[in-house]
This record gives sequence, structure tokens and C-alpha cells, in this order.
Amino acid sequence: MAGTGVFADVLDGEVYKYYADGEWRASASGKTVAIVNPTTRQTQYRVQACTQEEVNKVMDAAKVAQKSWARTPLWKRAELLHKAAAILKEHKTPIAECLVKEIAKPAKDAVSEVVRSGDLVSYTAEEGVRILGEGKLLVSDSFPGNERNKYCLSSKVPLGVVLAIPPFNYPVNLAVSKIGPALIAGNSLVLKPPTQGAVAALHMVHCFHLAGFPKGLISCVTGKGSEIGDFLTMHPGVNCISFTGGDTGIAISKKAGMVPLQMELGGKDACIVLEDADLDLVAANVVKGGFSYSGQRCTAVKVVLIMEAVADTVVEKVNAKLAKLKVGPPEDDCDITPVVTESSANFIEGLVMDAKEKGATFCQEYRREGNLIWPLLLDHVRPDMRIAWEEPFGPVLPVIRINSVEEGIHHCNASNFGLQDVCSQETSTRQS
Ligand SMILES: NC(=O)C1=CN([C@@H]2O[C@H](COP(=O)(O)OP(=O)(O)OC[C@H]3O[C@@H](n4cnc5c(N)ncnc54)[C@H](OP(=O)(O)O)[C@@H]3O)[C@@H](O)[C@H]2O)C=CC1
Ligand SMILES: O=C(O)[C@H](O)COP(=O)(O)O
Repeated sequence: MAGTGVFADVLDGEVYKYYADGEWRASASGKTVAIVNPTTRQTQYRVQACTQEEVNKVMDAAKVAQKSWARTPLWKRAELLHKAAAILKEHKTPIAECLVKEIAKPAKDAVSEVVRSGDLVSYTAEEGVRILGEGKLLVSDSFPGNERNKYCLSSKVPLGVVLAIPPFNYPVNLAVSKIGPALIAGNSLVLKPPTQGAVAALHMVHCFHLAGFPKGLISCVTGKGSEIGDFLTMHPGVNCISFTGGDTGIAISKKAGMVPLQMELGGKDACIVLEDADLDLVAANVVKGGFSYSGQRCTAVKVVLIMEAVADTVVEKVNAKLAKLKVGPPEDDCDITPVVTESSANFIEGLVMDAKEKGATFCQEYRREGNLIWPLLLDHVRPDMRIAWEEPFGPVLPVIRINSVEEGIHHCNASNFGLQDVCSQETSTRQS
């Protein structure tokens, strides 16, 4: 169970602690942030609202720890990462429980996220040893006027302190996908987890603590992004920011200053369906791509562009599959579970109502209870509707009927987003 057994140190009464200098601590702020369970809409957990002073101390400790970590042999860094990966997988059940309660991830997917995170940490360690073990020899006679009398050896060096900010939808997996690469490359890391998902992230960080990483090398500060985010991203102690999330990333890029930024932002991933596609395969992939984890994946299919000649058939096949999806609580491993917050549900509803006013065809009745939104396919969506362009991040999928492949490609290219598109004529995919 969360906060018990090996995880008991993480909990202080009813509030989860933050992690600094190798210890679990309560914030001097005396303030906490509530994490509301998307299903019950009641407070499920509480985390510390860290102060600026606490952030300063974490940054100082991260700077000190990084210096000796950078000198730690590569094989030893990899060894510790493998150890953390094994501990993470061993404790998949309590961590998955947090994902169910905090972000309403279906029970089986929650376990898969933790296991996959462990695998990713190990993979990073393996690849890191290979990639970081390589260097380059450069010679000097590539430029007129120079002889080959000088040699230069280059190898990769760490950046320093990496600030990692992942989103709510994969709070463990998208955190370790930053932690693993940063640590194997000799950096230290400060994690600011998403509020929804923070407790799962704290449990994950404890697995790194149990693996025995040097104190200060990894820290985890909690608090609302809107309150503590700017202080973190503009902190002079940060040497690199790795961010995954929505438009927040654009704001961060404007404030961060001269540090390397790694940004993975929102998407409007399109699926273009041509006449010669296998329409059963299309329907299966549209439902899986568009509706798994209730559409809350950056890689989710978020608009389907179908050639008019096959549109009725595809829509009918998709509708038949949607009728079979189980809608309900994540504990029952339902296919469609409540979306992460009430404000997300309101945003999704806003897109649906806009489409309704502008004449989209509702293939199902729009139904919502609390944060739970039943799966909905909207047909005959036109470019003047917001849902043609915006990312609902929910179980609502627009269909735009097209008359040529060029029309479909034009729609994709006119989007502000670039992430992942699929053309289901063959199995070709286009990543942008
Ligand atoms: N391209 C990719 O690989 C992926 C992209 N995404 C995208 O993420 C979005 C959904 O995730 P969501 O969590 O809602 O995204 P947000 O952009 O709302 O939040 C992402 C993170 O930023 C934090 N944050 C909020 N305000 C600030 C601030 N001012 N400064 C610094 N950090 C801040 C949040 O903390 P808090 O929770 O406390 O507000 C959270 O940890 C979708 O758009 C999705 O497409 C998701 C997965 C992968
Ligand atoms: O954040 C996301 O949406 C994930 O990185 C996507 O992973 P998935 O496509 O395997 O769900």
C-alpha cells in the first residue's frame, strides 16, 4: 500500500514529504497541496508546498553532488541505475495504486507504466554506457592554411543540474525518461512532479533513494506549478530544463534564459484514412489510438481525416467498437475512466459544445458525470470548429471527411502542433 512498508519514510502523518539532500523532509511552509482523486473528486493525498528557500537549498546540494558524480565511473553509474530499475519494478503495486488514485489510470495500465519505467531506466543505463563511452578524434587539416599537426579529442561532458518537469499523464514514466539519461550522463537532477501524479513520483524517487544514489544527486520538490514553477525554471542554479507538457512549455522557453531546453509539448496527432486501407484494422487502431487512457496521451489519435468514399463504413465500425468500451472507475480497469481534473472535463465539454453549435454530427449522445466523459465520436467536423485544431486530451474524437490525400496532409500541416501522424493507407508513419 502507498506510504507504508518500505515507503513509510515518505509519509509524515497525512502529508507526503519532499526529497532533499538524501532525506525525506516536511516543508517549513506548513502549507500543503491537495491531490484530488479524479473519480471520487475528494482529496486523496496531500504533498508539501515547498518554499523558495527549500528550492535554493536543493539547487545548492544538486550542484555539489554533481561534481563528484561526474567523476564516478560510467559503469558504476549504470550499476546504480540498474539497481533502481529493479527496485522500481519490485514495488510496482503500491506505485500503480497511486496512479489509479491520482490520475485515474486503469489498474492494468498503471502497473504497465511502472514496469515500463523500470525497463526504460535499465535501457538508458545500457545505451548510456555505449554512447557516452565514445569520443571523436578530429584532425586539423580540413581548413585551408592548416596542416595535420594538431589533434583534438572530444567527448561528451555533463551539463550540471537538470530540472525535470513531467506532465500528469505519465508521472512515473515521463519522469524516469528524464532522470535516467540525466544521471547516466553525469548530471544531477531536480524533479518537480505534476501535482496530479506527485505521490506516484515520490514513491518512484524513493526507489532511487533505496538504490543508494549519493545524497543531493536526485531531489524532488513538490508544489503547484503555477506557484513554484517560475522560481524553478528561472533559478540560476539550473543548467538544463527537460519539460514535457502542454503550452506551459512555451511560457517556460520565454523565461528560462540561456540554458538548454528539451521540450516535448502537445499534439494534434492525425490519422489519415484512404480508400484502400484495411477498414477493420483502421477502426481497431482509431479506437485504441484515440481512446486508450481516455485520450490522455500525447501520442493519441486526435483527429481522423477520412476519404469520403469510406467514411460511412469507418464511422460505423468505430461506433460499433466504442459501444463495447467499458466506462467507469480505474479500479475496475475500465477502458474509459474519469479525466484528470474537473477543469479538464470542462475544457473538453467546451470543445464538444462548440462543435455542436457549429453543426457536427454526434455519433453518440454526449454524456458526462463529474469527470467521467463517455466516449464520443464527432462526425462531419469542419475547420471552423475548435475541435478540428485543439487538443481535447479526453475521450472525444473528431472526424473530418476529405476528398483527397492532399487535403488531409494540408490539414495536418496547417496545425500549430507537430508530434505524430499516421497514414493508414499502408503502415507508413510520419513523425514531425
Ligand atoms: N510531447 C510529448 O512527449 C508529451 C506531451 N504531453 C502533453 O502534456 C499535456 C498534458 O499534460 P499536463 O500535465 O496537463 O501539462 P501542463 O503543461 O499543464 O503541466 C506540465 C507540468 O508543468 C508544470 N507546470 C505548470 N505550470 C508551470 C510553470 N509556470 N512553470 C513550470 N512548470 C509548470 C505542471 O505542474 P502542476 O501539475 O503542479 O501544475 C506539470 O508538472 C498535453 O498537452 C500533452 O499533449 C504529454 C505527454 C507526452
Ligand atoms: O506521454 C505520452 O503520451 C506517452 O509518452 C505516450 O506513450 P504511449 O504512446 O506508449 O502511450
